[in-house]
Amino acid sequence: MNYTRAVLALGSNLGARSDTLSAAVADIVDPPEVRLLAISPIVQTKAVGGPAGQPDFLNMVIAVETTLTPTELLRHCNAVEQKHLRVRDVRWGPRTLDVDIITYGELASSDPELTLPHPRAAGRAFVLYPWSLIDPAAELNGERVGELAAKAADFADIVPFDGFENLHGVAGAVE
Ligand SMILES: Nc1ncnc2c1ncn2[C@@H]1O[C@H](COP(=O)(O)OP(=O)(O)OP(=O)(O)O)[C@@H](O)[C@H]1O
Ligand SMILES: Nc1nc2c(c(=O)[nH]1)N=C(CO)CN2
Repeated sequence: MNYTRAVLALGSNLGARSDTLSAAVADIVDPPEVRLLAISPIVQTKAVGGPAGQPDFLNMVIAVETTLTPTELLRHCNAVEQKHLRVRDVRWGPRTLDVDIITYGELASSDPELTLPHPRAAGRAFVLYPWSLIDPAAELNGERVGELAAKAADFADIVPFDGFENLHGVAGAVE
């Protein structure tokens, strides 16, 4: 079996964010076709783009190896989003779970259904920074992801997530 290494970015800014991310990682690597290689710490980040006043995100990155094709992997990630009640309405709006494919091996694709590497990853510290923690040697557009992270506008707003989910003030949480 030929396994391809893929990097996936997860984000959540509604509901029990850290529980959702943990459950989503388990769901992503549940089928035998997807094996977990590395898992980043969770970071808390300010929402980039979208409506003003959104709750902060929790973001993380995982590396997997998979026998799924790129399209199959996208469908699988979409199914995991659906399971966690992802609702798509406002572009870049709040969501319980977002799973993006950042890289799939060395594949480059400009297909709008699946653009690889992810077209906005190189400017997003909320993706690049956690990625750099699990793979410091990784490069995007010929540059180390940690260096790209430090140059990204949202880098200064990233804080570690201490694991305690304070649900007060997180939209969708039971008060
Ligand atoms: N690398 C990729 N990973 C995930 N989805 C992708 C990718 N490239 C293209 N897409 C397409 O993007 C569409 C919109 O995705 P989605 O609604 O998750 O966007 P978003 O997460 O709000 O914004 P962004 O794409 O900026 O992260 C999906 O239906 C998918 O087909
Ligand atoms: N901080 C942060 N901002 C975002 C995020 C995200 O995951 N984290 N995802 C987006 C669309 O994918 C748009 N903006």
